[in-house]
Amino acid sequence: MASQKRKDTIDWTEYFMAMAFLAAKRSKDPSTQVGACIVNEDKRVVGIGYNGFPTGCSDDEFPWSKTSDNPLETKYLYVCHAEVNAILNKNSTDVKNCTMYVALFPCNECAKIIIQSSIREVVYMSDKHAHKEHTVAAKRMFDAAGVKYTQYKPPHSQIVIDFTEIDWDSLNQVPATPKKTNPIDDEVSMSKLSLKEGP
Ligand SMILES: O=c1ccn([C@H]2C[C@H](O)[C@@H](COP(=O)(O)O)O2)c(=O)[nH]1
Ligand SMILES: [Zn+2]
Repeated sequence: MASQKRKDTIDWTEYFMAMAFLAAKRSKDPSTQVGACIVNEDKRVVGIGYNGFPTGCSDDEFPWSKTSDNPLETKYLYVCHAEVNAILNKNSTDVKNCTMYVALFPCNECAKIIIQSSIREVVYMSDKHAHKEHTVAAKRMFDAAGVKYTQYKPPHSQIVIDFTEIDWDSLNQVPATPKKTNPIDDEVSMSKLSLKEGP
C-alpha cells in the first residue's frame, strides 16, 4: 500500500472546469453544448447547469435548428443558457462573490444576470464569439461592473475517467457488469481518473 500522498491530482480550477464540461455533456443542443459551474469562496460548488429548453418544453418537440425562415422554428427563442440555469439551480441563498466556470464566454444577456447576481469572477474556456457584438457588450459590462474574467488554459489535454480501469479492491467493491446494449454506455463507462499532459 502506497504511503506517500498522490501528486498527480487535478487542481481546483481543472476540477471545476471539468465539472462545467461534464454538465455540458447533458446538453441536447446538436451544435453547441455549454456547461457552467458556480463555486463559492470556500471552494464549494453551489450551482451547475447546461443549455437546454425550459422544464416542460420537450427536447423532442421544440426546434434545435439554428436557422429557419420562421424564427419560431429556431432554438434561440427557447433555449435557456447554461449560465442562467447554473444560477437558477443554486443550492445556496445567493451566489455573491462566487466564481463561475463556463465552457464558452457568456453572452450579454448572461453577463447581465451574472453581474446582477453578484458573481465576482468568470473563468471561461472558449472565446469563439469574441468578435461578435454580444461578447463585446458582455466584456464592456464586466469591465464596468468589476467582474474579472480569465481564459482557462488547461494544463492537461485530457481528464479521462475509465470505469474499466478502476482499482475496485481499493473501494472494496465488486464491479457491476457493464451493459453493452447502448453505445452511450461505452462512452460514459468511465471511472479511473487519468491525466494526459497538455499541449
Ligand atoms: O452565453 C451563452 C451563449 C450561448 N449558450 C447556448 C445557447 C445555445 O444552445 C448555444 C448557442 O448555439 P449556436 O449554435 O452556437 O448559435 O449555446 C449558452 O448556454 N450560453
Ligand atoms: Zn448567454
